Amino acid sequence: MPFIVLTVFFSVIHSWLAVYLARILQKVIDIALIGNMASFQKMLVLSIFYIVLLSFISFLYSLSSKKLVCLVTKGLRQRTFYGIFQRNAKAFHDVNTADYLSATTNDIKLIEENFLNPLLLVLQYLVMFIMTLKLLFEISPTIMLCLIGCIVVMILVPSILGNALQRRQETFSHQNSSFTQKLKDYFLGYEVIKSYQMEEKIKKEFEHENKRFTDTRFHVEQLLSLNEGVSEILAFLTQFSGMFIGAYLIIKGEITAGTLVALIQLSATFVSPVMIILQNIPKISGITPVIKRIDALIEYQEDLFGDKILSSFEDKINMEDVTFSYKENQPVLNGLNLSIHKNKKYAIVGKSGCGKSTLVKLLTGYYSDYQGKISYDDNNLMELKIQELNRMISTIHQSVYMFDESVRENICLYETYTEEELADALDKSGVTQFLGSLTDGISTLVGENGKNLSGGQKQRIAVARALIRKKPILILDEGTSAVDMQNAYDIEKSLLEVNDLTLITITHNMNYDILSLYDEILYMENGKVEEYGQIDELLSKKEKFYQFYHLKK
Ligand SMILES: Nc1ncnc2c1ncn2[C@@H]1O[C@H](COP(=O)(O)OP(=O)(O)OP(=O)(O)O)[C@@H](O)[C@H]1O
Repeated sequence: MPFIVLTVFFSVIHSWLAVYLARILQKVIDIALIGNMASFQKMLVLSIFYIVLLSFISFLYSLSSKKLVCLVTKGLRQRTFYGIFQRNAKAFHDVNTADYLSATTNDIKLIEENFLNPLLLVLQYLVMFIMTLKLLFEISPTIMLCLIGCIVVMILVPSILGNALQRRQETFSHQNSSFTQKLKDYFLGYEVIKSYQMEEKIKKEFEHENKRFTDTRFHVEQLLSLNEGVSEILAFLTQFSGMFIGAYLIIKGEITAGTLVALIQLSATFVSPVMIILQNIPKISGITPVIKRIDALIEYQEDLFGDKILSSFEDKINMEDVTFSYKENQPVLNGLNLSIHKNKKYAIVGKSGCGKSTLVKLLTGYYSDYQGKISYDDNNLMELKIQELNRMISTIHQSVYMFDESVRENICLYETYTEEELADALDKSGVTQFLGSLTDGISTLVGENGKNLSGGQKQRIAVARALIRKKPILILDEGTSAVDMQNAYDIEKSLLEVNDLTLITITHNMNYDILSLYDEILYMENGKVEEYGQIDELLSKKEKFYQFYHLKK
């Protein structure tokens, strides 16, 4: 706020001083023509002081306006970033991450260049225009009316170009994010591109994308140049009209030479604002689609779930007759029932694609458009605040994201834990076993997305990350798939030994020794839990799980 006030204040003062320069010129010429040396010397001193003051105010205006733009873009970036993280998991994944990157970088740059800077210019020159009108009216109302007539023609140009420019800006913004999306794909797909010799194809595709990107940008620039060119010609014409009418009035003896010079100066401060305003208005109106995009990210409101806070987990999670489909009429879960009791350990098994991960996503509030009922201790999931529910649940996925930090930071995630808590998590997760092989032990930097670690090491760090938080529910979605059999057994065994932990493991690993440690195995098929119980019970039934188990073996 203080910078808005300062910028507006300096803008007004600067414009006022720039316009009143005409009065100084008028006086200097008139004094020179009269031949009064004393007044001339006084005017010289005054003029020098005036110019110094004008330059100083111009500097202050430039400084405060730049600071204002920096603050606004910083705030916008921050609010966009917060808005993105406000999204629930589904809403977040519905949008490509390249769009988020593009919004927080390219789009905000576009807003700076095509909205904030032009808006400040328009404000500054609008003040200049109003001051000039006032002064022109004082000096010669006739010339003022003539100049206003010329301006009406100038105003028609941007109004014709504005809509076309808006459409082209929108296309450019979309092209910008699709280009970023492609680049992201190329860099993330580096390994695949190299091992399948796709470089030539990718280069061609890149050339095509790069051309499309440059062409759409040029489309926008074309219209901006047309707008600038036409406004410039009209501006010269207007200035010349002012000068010739002034000269005509001198011949008729109606004004002095000083007044003519003042009029010439005023026609400049009359035309420049109109030109600047007209050149910038299409830019400002053209940026509307980009502002709307950013606005949609900032203003995201999650209203699908409720606000009720689940402060502890005491009894059980229930799923009653739950049906869910990604595509209409193709249910992935179909009338599913199950109960997860506090501190019990569950293994969810079933063929690939039978809906195990989907079930876990529903449990953690990823999707709200399911039928049936999911409840935590008799609280309907739809009434709960998902952000708070996630304080109760840790989920470890098959692919683990690692920040480019040390092993310790990747486990603690910038929170403080005691050395005992850390040691306990390291032991139970099996991280201790490989810490010695790392150059700096727990302080070793893991590299971008943990590139210095193996898949299994990353998974063990993820387990430590979850364990140290001591949340009452832990979901392991194939969270030990990248570690060898012995290590998977050790990790799962230590998790199974944690008494005050409800464990839900999705696994493809049909190891009898591990599976027999679970309280219940939930076998899924046809979008339902078809069989459940301890491994020996299920095997002795010799039904669906039995067949699945032996097929896997
Ligand atoms: N975001 C999605 N959009 C559309 N379909 C999806 C989506 N996620 C999963 N599916 C489909 O839903 C079905 C169940 O997927 P899910 O990931 O839950 O299976 P899963 O049992 O965990 O499989 P796997 O054992 O291979 O990990 C699959 O047919 C899958 O193609």
